[in-house]
Amino acid sequence: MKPSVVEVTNLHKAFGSQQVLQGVNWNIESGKVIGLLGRNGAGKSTLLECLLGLREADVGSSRLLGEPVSGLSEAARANIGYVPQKSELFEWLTPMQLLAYFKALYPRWNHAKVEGLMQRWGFAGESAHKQISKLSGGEKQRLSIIRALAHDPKLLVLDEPVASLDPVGRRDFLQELVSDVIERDTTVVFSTHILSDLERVALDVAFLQGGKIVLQGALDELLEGKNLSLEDLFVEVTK
Ligand SMILES: Nc1ncnc2c1ncn2[C@@H]1O[C@H](COP(=O)(O)OP(=O)(O)OP(=O)(O)O)[C@@H](O)[C@H]1O
Repeated sequence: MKPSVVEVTNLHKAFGSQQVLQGVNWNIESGKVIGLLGRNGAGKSTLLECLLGLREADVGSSRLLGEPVSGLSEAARANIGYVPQKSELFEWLTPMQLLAYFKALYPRWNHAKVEGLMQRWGFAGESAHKQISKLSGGEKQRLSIIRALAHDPKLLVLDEPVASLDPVGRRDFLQELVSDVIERDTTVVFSTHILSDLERVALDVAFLQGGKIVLQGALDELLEGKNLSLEDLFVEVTK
């Protein structure tokens, strides 16, 4: 069995009287690409934030790359990439300036990958030098993904990364993820509502429902012999 890159144990989180996470146990093995699914308000963002240590859980623990999230080493931090749902890019910079800024922060920076993605993902010309505040929602999202992939993280966590992307952008994104996983054994967790994308690539899925991960597995195995689509399964599991 491959080592766990994410190990979440008994995670609880409430906002006031609203119990959002109610004992999440979640192990993610190295090299997996997992789509995190759940209804609006199920707690996907909360779970991703808690497991990354960006939001304090009430109870429970999270380990990333074998280390407790409360005391991650610099080396482990440098191996994690995160794209939040609302990206907090430096809106006054241009994409080129933003990437130069982050390049200076990371010991490892894959210049060739960044160049290639900038060319292929619409930043070949003028838009690389436009103020980020003037980019479209999808362009900002693509830039956030490029930034998160640039330091070749071992663990990549993305909160609805494709929500603003057009179908071509979504396909490019998934292809990039899959090739990264195959080439470098990256582990990827991303929340999404776009089920058709998940059906196109052989991914794992995990369902968050009632504050817990209630079902997880390879999509083809979960659907095998059931004559169900992923949408049917989603409706069934999240009832
Ligand atoms: N800072 C906060 N204060 C109070 N309630 C919050 C806060 N953050 C989230 N919540 C509540 O927790 C619940 C889960 O929110 P969360 O954003 O994690 O859900 P989600 O599954 O990511 O939803 P969506 O699919 O709509 O993005 C929601 O009911 C939300 O209103």
